[in-house]
Amino acid sequence: MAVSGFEGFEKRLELHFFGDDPAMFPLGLRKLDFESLEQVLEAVQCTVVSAVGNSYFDAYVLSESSLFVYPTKIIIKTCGTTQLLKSIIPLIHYAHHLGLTLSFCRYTRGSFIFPKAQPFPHTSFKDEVSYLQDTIPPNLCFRKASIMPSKSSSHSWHVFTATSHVPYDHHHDNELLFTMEICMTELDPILARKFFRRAEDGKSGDSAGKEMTEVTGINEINPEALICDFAFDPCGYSMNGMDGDWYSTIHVTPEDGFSYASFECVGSVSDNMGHVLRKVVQIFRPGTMSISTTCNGYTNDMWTQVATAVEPLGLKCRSRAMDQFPAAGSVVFQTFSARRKSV
Ligand SMILES: C[S@+](CC[C@H](N)C(=O)[O-])C[C@H]1O[C@@H](n2cnc3c(N)ncnc32)[C@H](O)[C@@H]1O
Repeated sequence: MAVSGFEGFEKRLELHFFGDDPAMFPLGLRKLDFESLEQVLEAVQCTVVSAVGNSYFDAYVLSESSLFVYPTKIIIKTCGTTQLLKSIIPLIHYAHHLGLTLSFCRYTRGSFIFPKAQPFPHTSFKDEVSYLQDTIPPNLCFRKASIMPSKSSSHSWHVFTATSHVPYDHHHDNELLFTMEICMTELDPILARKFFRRAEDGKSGDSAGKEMTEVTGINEINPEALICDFAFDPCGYSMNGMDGDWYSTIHVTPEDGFSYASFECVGSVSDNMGHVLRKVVQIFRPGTMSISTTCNGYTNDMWTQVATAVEPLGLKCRSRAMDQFPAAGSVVFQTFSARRKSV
């Protein structure tokens, strides 16, 4: 297995649970002790490097990306050659001991830069879906797997969802929320240099991370957010942001030849997502960018809002696709590349 660089593209898993009596479990999954979390992460093959919490959730920076733990929801995002799906069995097991049962599962990822370096079950989307089908309990019976295409075969969006409850029309929810997952490659090399540390800088990963957050303008994306950041040695950066019960997260692999950065956040459809998108583009100036928005309802102007924000910054929309997933809602997948490039 020849590995030529670090795989920045993350795998992302979101699991929701329910308890018979939610009032009895106000902390729910947040009561999981650190040893149990470490065992889950050992199965995935990554470790915790930093952690913060607020009254809504706990956010962990991992050696390979991030983990968010809410009372009845867990989100794990890991890159490199981690085996993310191996976390499902131990998580179901530990949640069961807290009186919680799995009710929803969503797995997403982009297209790996080094697919041949991935271990089972991440060897192909077919293998991942078979593993998910065999691993998640039968009560999650509404299932769907799909690869959302783009014009370029090297950029597609892989989605699997499974839910135990009958899908319903989310328009009845009070607020339309979206999750935005952005994957960027071919970062501007001058901007990417800001994610390298100086040799023997004498700083800790936390203090070097804080400096990168400020120097790059990442702290201006959401000035309200509490940021937990970490700089790897000699390069690489991860951060988690907390703003009430909304998270955001950024991970950067700045090495030339396989540079990659991701940005993910939750937001309300009624908020202006333009500021966030413009800041993200300005921080990384990517050659190619994919933006996937998952919304608990249908918003027909989602892709126009996204394109209107990023196109004036020199990116051109090359493709867009939309699909519906049980209980996850509608997913819009758009790809952009710098106007100077032809794709
Ligand atoms: C963990 S970070 C960010 C992860 C994120 N998914 C990404 O790749 O964009 C990955 C970057 O940190 C660097 N790095 C340095 N030490 C590392 C370590 N011990 N574990 C993981 N990555 C490390 C990698 O070379 C890479 O540039």
